[in-house]
Amino acid sequence: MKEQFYYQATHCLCSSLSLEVALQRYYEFIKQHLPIDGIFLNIYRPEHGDIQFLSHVNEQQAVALDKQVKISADMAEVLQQNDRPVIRIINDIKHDQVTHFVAPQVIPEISSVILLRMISSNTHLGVVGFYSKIPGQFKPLHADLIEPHKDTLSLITAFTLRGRNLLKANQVLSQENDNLRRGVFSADGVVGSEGGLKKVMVQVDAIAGLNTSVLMQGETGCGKEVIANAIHAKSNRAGKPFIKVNCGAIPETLIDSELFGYEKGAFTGAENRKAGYFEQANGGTIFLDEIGELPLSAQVRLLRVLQNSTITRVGGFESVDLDIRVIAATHRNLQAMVHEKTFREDLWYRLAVFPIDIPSLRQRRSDIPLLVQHFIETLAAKFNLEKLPRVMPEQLAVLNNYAWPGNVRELINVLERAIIQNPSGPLSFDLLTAAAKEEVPTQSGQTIIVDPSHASDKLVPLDTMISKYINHAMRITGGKLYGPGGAAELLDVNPNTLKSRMKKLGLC
Ligand SMILES: Nc1ncnc2c1ncn2[C@@H]1O[C@H](COP(=O)(O)OP(=O)(O)OP(=O)(O)O)[C@@H](O)[C@H]1O
Repeated sequence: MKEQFYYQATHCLCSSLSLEVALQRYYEFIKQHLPIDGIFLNIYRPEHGDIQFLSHVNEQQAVALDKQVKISADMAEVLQQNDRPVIRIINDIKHDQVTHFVAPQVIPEISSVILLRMISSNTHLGVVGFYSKIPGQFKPLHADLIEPHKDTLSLITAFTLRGRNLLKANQVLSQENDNLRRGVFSADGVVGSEGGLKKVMVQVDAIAGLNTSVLMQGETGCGKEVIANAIHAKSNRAGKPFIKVNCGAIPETLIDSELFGYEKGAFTGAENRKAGYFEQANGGTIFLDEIGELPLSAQVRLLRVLQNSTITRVGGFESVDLDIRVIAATHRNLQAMVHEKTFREDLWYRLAVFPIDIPSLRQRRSDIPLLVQHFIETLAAKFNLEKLPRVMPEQLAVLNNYAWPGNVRELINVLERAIIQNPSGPLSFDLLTAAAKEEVPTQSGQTIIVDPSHASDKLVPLDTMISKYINHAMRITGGKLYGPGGAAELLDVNPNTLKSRMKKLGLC
């Protein structure tokens, strides 16, 4: 188990030349095993008397930082002690002088952290922090799990630093790095670009070079973010920041400070100025995912920013000029929301300058074989399989006939489950057959599955049917219950009601 964990974590860390992308994949994996809200990485620079933060990833962002925090001589002395433990749990950062002073200047919400020291050529390079917003979150078993990653983390950090230093000195390398960064947001990663997404890709090519706002519409999991990445990769902003913001995941009270940043002293706890997502995206692209979830009050302020191309940080007076490309996405019918007056018409006009409709997977079934092949290869690498598991033609037909309400994301989940069940193959998807009986479109335009076969002559108990249906929703959403695209939303019930119903039915 530990070996498998180590392998998968290393695989994530080595999956990209970009430290941020690698760390983000690492975070996505690690958070399934550790109660963390984010990871940061910093280096100690004795020659400057500071600690430089290089990266920060959390649920909303994966950003390269260039933030220096000056430290006192006392603190420097602590850092220079080479006999300090390689890994430390700090369950209340107030108890650690250096961490308490340094970390909140960059990550104000940090409360507890596991610090993993990176050592290169026998010198203290810096630390990777696995943090939580809640105090007292970490146990020794968490530290045991991540301790073995120190060498890989040290190595990729050392390479990143070497890369950054060389870049400063060499224009040619700078160009090369830009190209590598472009590769991270590669348009080549769009499976189906010559098939069911051809029309979409023609639109992407037409719009990429312009600064026009783009509105992507399509069902949950159909690839809106993948297409946003492709637009960024093909634009002249490639190599500049691409900041993804999940508008539905930000609590209403934090929207302004998260989007527009804040000044020191703007509110209790604002000990330092913080750049919001818009400022972080300056020069590049901001991807406003789930834009339909933005409350009306925030829509007004967003409109103002888009019209003026400036932001004012919370608690500030000075306006900051921005040069940003906006890509918004939604699985909702925004036009219908405009009619219902839950989405501002003026904002809709501002965003929908160039709408792109991403077809659902069932509207481009011809892409299924290619997608299956692509994800089997990815998953085989993830699970370290020597041979790719096969899919027999009749099982491919099962995939072709299924309705895919959760689109490509659901296809990935189905393939992953089949591979876990039988890693050597051939893969079976028979469980989908029962569900693929009838498709019923809902008001939101999504499709749900109803299997009426149980209602023929012998009825099943209602609770059994409800359990089956909830399980189906959880499968579609990859286990996500809360928030946009979660099971509660698909079933149109309050998430807490659904959770307690699941408990009652023994589903969780
Ligand atoms: N054409 C594609 N080629 C390769 N991978 C894809 C493609 N479309 C979707 N995926 C993969 O499917 C998953 C879901 O895609 P993505 O996050 O882009 O969907 P989305 O429409 O933005 O979802 P949501 O509405 O939930 O935000 C991702 O893992 C993505 O990499």
